[in-house]
Amino acid sequence: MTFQTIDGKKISAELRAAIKKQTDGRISRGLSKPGLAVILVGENPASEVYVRNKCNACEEVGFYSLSKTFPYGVTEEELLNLIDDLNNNSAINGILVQLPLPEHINEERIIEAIDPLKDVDGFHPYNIGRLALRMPVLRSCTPKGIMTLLKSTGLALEGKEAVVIGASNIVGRPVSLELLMARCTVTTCHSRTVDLEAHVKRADIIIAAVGIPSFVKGDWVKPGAVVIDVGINRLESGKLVGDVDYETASKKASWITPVPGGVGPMTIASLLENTLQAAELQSS
Ligand SMILES: Nc1nc(=O)c2c([nH]1)NC[C@@H]1CN(c3ccc(C(=O)N[C@@H](CCC(=O)O)C(=O)O)cc3)C=[N+]21
Ligand SMILES: [Mg+2]
Repeated sequence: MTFQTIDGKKISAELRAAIKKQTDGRISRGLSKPGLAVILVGENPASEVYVRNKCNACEEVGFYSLSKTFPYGVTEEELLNLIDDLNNNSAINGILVQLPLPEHINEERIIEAIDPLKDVDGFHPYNIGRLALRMPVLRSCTPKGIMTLLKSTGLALEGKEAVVIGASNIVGRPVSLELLMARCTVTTCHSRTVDLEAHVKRADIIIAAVGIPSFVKGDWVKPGAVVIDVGINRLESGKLVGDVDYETASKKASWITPVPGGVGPMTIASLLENTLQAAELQSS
């Protein structure tokens, strides 16, 4: 079986070029640059890299961005005060609080404090609720990027068996809602799922979001299935690998995303799309 790679790097570059054009158009109509604020807590080298990548991506498409870093010991009140300022700052259209936050911070309370129309991560209960009701406003970035990748294959999604491995608030649940909205038959698997392998084996579309290197084996992949690998696992060797055993799974799949260069770059492209959308929502 020959497979095709879903090239997230290329598709995200095309998206970013389109976003830059739309941004230039906004500016020539006398509207402001879309603005993104990124909030980072603590010193985590990986998070610092992500935040820098997000701000660089903003610059590339002509957005305004600012990042604010707090020490690990920041209080909830300090974070809530900044969010309140940003909610009321008309130069800022999108607010992203890098997750995870330290143990002593209540993540839900922080996310709920963000103005839902500035919630460019799409994590606020308002935006998740809208998605559940098939009336999305700002859609979670990784799930939205996955849907863009699936659309790029040209395959019809209606009626397909989609199996999502992982039920997190940031990927598993919202991607399940996206697939349901696209009229797939969706199964969401998690740590208590009985006979996970049997579920995965009947999937036309597999979404792996578990955070365990090479968790999904090639012999779980139905011939011709589409495989989307959300995992970003750094091995001790420094090598970045997904949640899917690429070597064996690519022998069975019709389409498969690589790691790196698959879902990761799409998450950032979706963030830019959402920031532009938020700017449009706020200026209408
Ligand atoms: N509020 C919040 N929103 C997020 O969207 C969010 C977050 N918190 N916390 C951390 C995770 C992680 N994340 C990634 C984004 C892009 C790549 C990415 O571009 N990855 C490249 C490789 C990067 C590398 O080499 O390390 C790729 O897969 O090709 C990875 C990871 C967003 N996150
Ligand atoms: Mg906590």
